[in-house]
Amino acid sequence: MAVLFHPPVDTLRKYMFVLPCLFPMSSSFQGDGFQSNTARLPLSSRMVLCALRPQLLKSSTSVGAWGRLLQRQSSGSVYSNIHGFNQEEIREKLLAFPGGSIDLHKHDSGIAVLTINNPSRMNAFSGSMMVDLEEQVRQLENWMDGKGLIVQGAAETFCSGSDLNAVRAISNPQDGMKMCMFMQNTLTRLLRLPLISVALVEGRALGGGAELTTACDFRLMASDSVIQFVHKHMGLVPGWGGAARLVHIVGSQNALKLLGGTLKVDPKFGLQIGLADGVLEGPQAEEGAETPLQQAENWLSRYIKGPAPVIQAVKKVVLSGRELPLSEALRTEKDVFGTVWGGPANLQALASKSKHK
Ligand SMILES: CCCC(=O)SCCNC(=O)CCNC(=O)[C@H](O)C(C)(C)COP(=O)(O)OP(=O)(O)OC[C@H]1O[C@@H](n2cnc3c(N)ncnc32)[C@H](O)[C@@H]1OP(=O)(O)O
Repeated sequence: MAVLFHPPVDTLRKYMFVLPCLFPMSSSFQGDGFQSNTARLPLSSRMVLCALRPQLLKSSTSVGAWGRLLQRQSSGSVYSNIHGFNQEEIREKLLAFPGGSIDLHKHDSGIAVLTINNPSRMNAFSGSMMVDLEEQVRQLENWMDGKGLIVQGAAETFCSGSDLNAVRAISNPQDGMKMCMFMQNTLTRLLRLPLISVALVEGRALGGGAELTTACDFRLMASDSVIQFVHKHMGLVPGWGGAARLVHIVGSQNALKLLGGTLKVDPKFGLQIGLADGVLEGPQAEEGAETPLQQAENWLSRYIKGPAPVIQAVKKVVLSGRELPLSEALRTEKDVFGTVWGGPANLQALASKSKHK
């Protein structure tokens, strides 16, 4: 029988002090907790830690209390203080460029809707919106009942990238690197959420907005929408992790074409190269026609039927397969399997002798 491991708060506190000894290069805690403790681990291991978030506390000790503890504490971020990243410092800087908001609504259905909301600037990311996004991702990391996420833009357009006014003000190399690390951390955590995520692209997704779409598991495009990596026109390349993710999604040949040619990706082209996973029905004047958001919810709902722990486990095993070398992915899959094996949904399914017709 599995022994349940629930470390008391005091034990966690004690380990907070022990962990830096295990990973001596890491020193202080920052941001959302303990990321610096895990920063010395190989990227792949940190990713595992992220994938195996809270429910793993409730599973067999055979995987090891230390591992479990680290898993609990990871944020899935890429950068910490050992990379010269100081989250508080860049947060302060970004907050000097206010405007817009990132709104989060969690629904009882287990689907949350995250809205990029700055319509007067085509939903460009102000500095404070970057900070907002990090906070909303943190909320989602702690949403135990969540299963799916839709990321959309307000007022029928997705996002026109970073706010050019803010960009101009922080155009020096140091600030640019800090903003880049901040957004890479946040978007990596967004992609690593144990939720199945969809970018609902209406209107335009440009620059950083195009990068944001790649931080979701899927992309649904409205019939007149366009995704365009316009960075080259700005004398830039993606810096929010969008190039690395794009290569995973469409392959390096297509990624080179999209970035090198700043190609406009419409729904047809998007489907052809695998950037789009579906196209929404066009604007319908008919009464009762589904809105794009309803269409996206319906599209997503077929993949998130079932209890949250099982759907979250699905995302975790796919995430580990996507990000880890095979042996590590297999070990992670075993651990995630352990969280659902003999669980309520599994027992109920066994009792009902279901047939899969
Ligand atoms: C690592 C991150 C890299 C990046 O994201 S760099 C930024 C890349 N994005 C861009 O360069 C987009 C620049 N904007 C545009 O090309 C056009 O505004 C866009 C989005 C095609 C829309 O064109 P139109 O429909 O003609 O509308 P418009 O130009 O009149 O825009 C309406 C208002 O929105 C503003 N806006 C749009 N994108 C913005 C941005 N990224 N930063 C700051 N402001 C932005 C635009 O200036 C205009 O404002 P206003 O009405 O003139 O006060």
